[in-house]
Amino acid sequence: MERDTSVNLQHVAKSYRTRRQGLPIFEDLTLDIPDGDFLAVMGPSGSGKSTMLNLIGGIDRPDRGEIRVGGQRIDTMGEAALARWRAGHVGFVFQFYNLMPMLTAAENVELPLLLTPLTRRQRRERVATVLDLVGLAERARHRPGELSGGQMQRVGIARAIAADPCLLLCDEPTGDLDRQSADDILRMLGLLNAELGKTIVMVTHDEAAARAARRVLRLDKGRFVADGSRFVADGGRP
Ligand SMILES: Nc1ncnc2c1ncn2[C@@H]1O[C@H](COP(=O)(O)OP(=O)(O)OP(=O)(O)O)[C@@H](O)[C@H]1O
Repeated sequence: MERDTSVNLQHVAKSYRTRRQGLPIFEDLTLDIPDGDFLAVMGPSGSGKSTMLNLIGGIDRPDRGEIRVGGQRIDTMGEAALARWRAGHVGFVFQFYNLMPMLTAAENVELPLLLTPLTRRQRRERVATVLDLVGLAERARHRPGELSGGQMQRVGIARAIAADPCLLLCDEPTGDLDRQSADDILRMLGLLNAELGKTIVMVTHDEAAARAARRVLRLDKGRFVADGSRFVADGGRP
């Protein structure tokens, strides 16, 4: 798999159609995230943070503009190609974990691997490896209801990295956790970035979480406002 995971949004426009009218979220959003970055995106509720993650991850499509990951246009891919691309390139981590309650930790982690060509045996090996990586080897057979929030989020991270994606998109990954568990999760994301070279985009409301990132951008009303050490987004330049 190619390792260039730079993310590039060029003049992206996105609006949602409500019953009566369009709701514009972005009118002209441009953003460069270099390969290997750990970017935190902050901003008020409704400013478009999750929408931005969904666009980068190929869950949603822009109305206009171009989105490239690793130099590859994803906004023009067909549905099937996009689903294959997502399965191999992107891991998602959610605020409320999005684990299947009836499945064990190991089965939850195995789920995204069902979309890959790995054999059953390879899948099992991969699951054991990533559960070990997040320190949950002993909990492989536990269901989410038998785990703490921090442990559930570690399962969420194991699931996100199971297919060895180069890009991790995290939507408020510590939003449901106490400080100690949040710090554990942030340390883990930091290691995935520093040691395994994952490019990470993390949406957060938590200033402490944002400090774990290499840089911070703030979205407000669909535009980036200057912040952080390396300000490269020019979509909101005044
Ligand atoms: N599928 C959708 N259909 C219609 N409107 C939507 C849809 N998804 C999001 N929106 C609207 O788009 C705006 C931006 O939503 P988004 O979830 O991206 O914001 P956010 O910055 O992540 O907010 P929060 O911090 O509260 O999660 C909101 O006004 C939301 O109601």
